Amino acid sequence: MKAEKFTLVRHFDGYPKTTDFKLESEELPPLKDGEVLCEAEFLSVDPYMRPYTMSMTPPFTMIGGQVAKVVESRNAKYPAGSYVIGQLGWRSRIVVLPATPGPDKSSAAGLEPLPDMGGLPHSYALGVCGMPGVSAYFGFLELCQPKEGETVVVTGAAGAVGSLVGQIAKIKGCRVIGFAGTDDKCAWLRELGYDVAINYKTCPDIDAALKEAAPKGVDCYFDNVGGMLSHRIRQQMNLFGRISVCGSISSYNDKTGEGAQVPVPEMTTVFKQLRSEGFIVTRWWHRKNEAISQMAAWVREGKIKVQEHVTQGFHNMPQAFMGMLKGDNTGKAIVKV
Ligand SMILES: NC(=O)C1=CN([C@@H]2O[C@H](COP(=O)(O)OP(=O)(O)OC[C@H]3O[C@@H](n4cnc5c(N)ncnc54)[C@H](OP(=O)(O)O)[C@@H]3O)[C@@H](O)[C@H]2O)C=CC1
Ligand SMILES: CCCCCCC/C=C/C=O
Repeated sequence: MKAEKFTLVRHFDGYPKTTDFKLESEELPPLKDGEVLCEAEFLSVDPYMRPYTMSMTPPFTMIGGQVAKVVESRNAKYPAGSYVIGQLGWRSRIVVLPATPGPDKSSAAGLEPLPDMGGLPHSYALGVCGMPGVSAYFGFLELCQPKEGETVVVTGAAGAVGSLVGQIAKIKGCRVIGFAGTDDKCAWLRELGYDVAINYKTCPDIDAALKEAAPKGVDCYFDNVGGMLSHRIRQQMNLFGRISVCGSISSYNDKTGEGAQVPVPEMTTVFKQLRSEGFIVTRWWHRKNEAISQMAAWVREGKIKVQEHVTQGFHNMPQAFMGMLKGDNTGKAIVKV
């Protein structure tokens, strides 16, 4: 049986380019006892792939999660026809022994059956009921500890994680302000219930716009982007404000590695007595089902709306990834095989 995979042939230098990737074909071995043959149905493209791959040595199969169908099985727990989720890399097919390391680093995490999402689409296991949903749920609720009536700011607000954080904040009774990169994304945020949505690329005076949107100051900030925008938001935080640092996508493709020249945050943090904490979602992985079942319930109840940006075709993985980093996606960026 033949499979295709994308190899990262060199480290990214600035924005990823198509020439950084090589599409390769491989012959899969016959199944041994306990093994399963998985065929990708949906693959995820995520910002973390950009910084994470810098600590790996090319060439290697590109890392990433996917929802796959078990098409052949010698493992009773994963029968043929069932669906699984796992970090299987940018591969169309793979033979794995579930719950053990795969053939290389891109397939290191064990397979799991698709979580029970109560009939929601399979692809949601890569978004609202997957890694981004778990990040939004715990990253916001645990680190920001939002209270009813408080003001919450979210950057990267129309993306996979940000669009969920803002909706969770509304469920918790907060005033929510989102920053996103296009007017269409801002219009969608208002549909989701965001009180104010600001296009950070075209807004002539972000300080004034935020002051107007948050007249009582900002209590919680969910930071997806870092850099100058985050500096501006920190200036308007209230005493004892809480910042959940989820990511800093504004610096991921920065060629110099020095990032934007942002004023030091310490004095603001000291005088406003802010609590700023970074996280990696895997810290809550043992509790992921708690987040997944709550997110699924909110989706089914219509309290959380979901949008997916679907790129068709396995061969378009690099384009989907590069497009996501440039802001093509509203909601979760995925690839349908
Ligand atoms: N700590 C953790 O465990 C996790 C962290 N993350 C982080 O969360 C953030 C969001 O991830 P995710 O929701 O999956 O991705 P998104 O779906 O939000 O996609 C990325 C978005 O980033 C925005 N963006 C790109 N460049 C810039 C820039 N220079 N400044 C501001 N925004 C930019 C674009 O939207 P726009 O048009 O608005 O610019 C783009 O659509 C990332 O920083 C990611 O690394 C994600 C999951 C887990
Ligand atoms: C089970 C998948 C683990 C992926 C962890 C991603 C963490 C992201 C960090 C920054 O983007």
